Amino acid sequence: MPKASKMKFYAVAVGRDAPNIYTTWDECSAKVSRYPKAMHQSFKTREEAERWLESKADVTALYSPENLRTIARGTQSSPIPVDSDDGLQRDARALGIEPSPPEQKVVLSPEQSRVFAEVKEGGNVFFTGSAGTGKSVLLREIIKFKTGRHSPNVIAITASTGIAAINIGGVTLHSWAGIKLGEEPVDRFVKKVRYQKSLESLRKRWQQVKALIIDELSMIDGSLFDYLEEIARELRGDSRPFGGIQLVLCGDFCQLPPVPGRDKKGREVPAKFAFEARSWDSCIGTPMMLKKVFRQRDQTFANMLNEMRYGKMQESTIRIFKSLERNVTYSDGIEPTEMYPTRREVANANTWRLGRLPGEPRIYEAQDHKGVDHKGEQISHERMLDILDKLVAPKTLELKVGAQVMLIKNLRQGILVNGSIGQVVDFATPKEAVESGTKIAQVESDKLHSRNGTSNINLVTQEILKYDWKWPVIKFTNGETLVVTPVDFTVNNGDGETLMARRLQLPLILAWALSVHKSQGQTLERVRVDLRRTFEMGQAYVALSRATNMEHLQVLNFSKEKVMADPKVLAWYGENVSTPEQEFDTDDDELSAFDEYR
Ligand SMILES: Nc1ncnc2c1ncn2[C@@H]1O[C@H](COP(=O)(O)OP(=O)(O)OP(=O)(O)O)[C@@H](O)[C@H]1O
Repeated sequence: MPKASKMKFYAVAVGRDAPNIYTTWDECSAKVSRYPKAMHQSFKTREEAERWLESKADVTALYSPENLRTIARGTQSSPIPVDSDDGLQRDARALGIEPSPPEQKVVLSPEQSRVFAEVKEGGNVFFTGSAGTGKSVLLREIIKFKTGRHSPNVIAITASTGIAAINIGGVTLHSWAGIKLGEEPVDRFVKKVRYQKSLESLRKRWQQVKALIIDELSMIDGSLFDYLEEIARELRGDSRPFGGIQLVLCGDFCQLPPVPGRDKKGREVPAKFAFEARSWDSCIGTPMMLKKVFRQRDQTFANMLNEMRYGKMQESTIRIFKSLERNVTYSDGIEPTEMYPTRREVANANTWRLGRLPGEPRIYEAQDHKGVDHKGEQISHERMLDILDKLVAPKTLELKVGAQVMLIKNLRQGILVNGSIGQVVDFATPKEAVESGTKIAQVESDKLHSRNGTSNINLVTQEILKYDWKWPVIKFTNGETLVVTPVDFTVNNGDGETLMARRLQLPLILAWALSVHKSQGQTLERVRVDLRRTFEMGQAYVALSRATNMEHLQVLNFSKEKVMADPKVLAWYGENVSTPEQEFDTDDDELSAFDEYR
């Protein structure tokens, strides 16, 4: 019998016969090995193990048939289980579900590889480039590399906004840094984190972190950058810039700017860009520029967008943009997505379009689950709703046959990605899908979210196959037709390890209209933009640069003034990076790397 002091308690939250506690690793391992998305942890005492299991109770119940049924409830009849496991496996094959379909491999271009090498060397890096130059693709590769080599708690994966953070499996910079609104003076914040027992994990986070990754840097305020830089030096007792943390920053200052602050009287305080921070020069050397545009293969269009980005448009460019006012029609009935500056306009436009379609809507109600906060305490219901409200996946999704939708997850099959547009053509049970030869959409595993490299796909699909619930059948613009079933969307705590909240919902949103904010980082095949609406600085560029080609882009009310870039940004790029002309100096190697990928 092992000595009490050495005894360990293995809690299994997700696994065979879970939840349960075991006292040997062999027993635990038998329950979790090869179990999809198994979740387990060892503890010194049984009490700790039990507490941990309690904290996980909500999130582990996520895949229960009851949850899936509630999502599908809408206007559906009660579920009818299919007969046997054999039938299940046969159906899975017919629906195109492979146990682990291959993930797409990315071949980095030479300039992306140069940035990657610099990060690998341990240097502080800010890489930038116009829309569609593969910044997000590169950042994902960097994250895979970093988290593969170091334990996740020493790599901070963050972004300026919730949506951007979720795209890279991270958290917002504010949340990671534990600074709430960031209004407390540095010395007071540092003192608190140093001496308050309840903030021990935050202190460790700051002290142990080796690399800080920030995506969509353009929306980070320069004062916030300085604030965090000082905190890092103080809390780590290291006088080097940012307390010696390796910085990996990414973004395009010509896209969305930081949100202006408010002073005590509620007056707007103009925001500073990150490059205007006092500490910027000491932290970041020469920015690394990605020049090869992947999103637009048509060089003329890529050049026009770049002129727009720099606010230096030739007459011929303006003429061509104005000529895009014409109507574009598509034979498959799927319309271009119209970009709006505000969420309210988007909601109005989508609701109006859905209302005009005949037939009863089917309602898919998300199943939300509370996780724990950074202290390990369960969060409140209100907090959960507040957090999940920032997700792209809606709480309630109303669909009808004919509704235009956008996929908001990448598919493992690699044929369709986050941003792919389609139309609801039917609602079908898995059985009906098998009979009609329609495959089920399999989303990419949430490796970035779960960090433990396991796949979450089988649990959901296995449950779904057992019951005759109806799910939407979507015909996408590339001609592919798939049944789309629920997947989970997770929000992690600042430590990047514990789950704060999670939502089970279909990876779809209505997509006749989309906000510029939500479209940031996305590639869209058919786009319509009416510039008469109030587009703030950077928004028009973000909106237009989502399009892959001019044939599928309609621009209404184009005028030079509407698309002007911020003069401070232009001056900074002029001094620090390169001229627009130099940006198109791509070499053949880069093109062949791209072709190889295709
Ligand atoms: N090395 C590569 N090979 C092939 N395609 C690539 C590569 N890098 C990026 N792409 C493709 O280019 C498109 C744009 O990439 P990505 O979204 O990463 O650009 P971005 O610079 O982050 O754009 P934005 O600033 O608009 O968010 C995507 O369709 C992506 O798959």
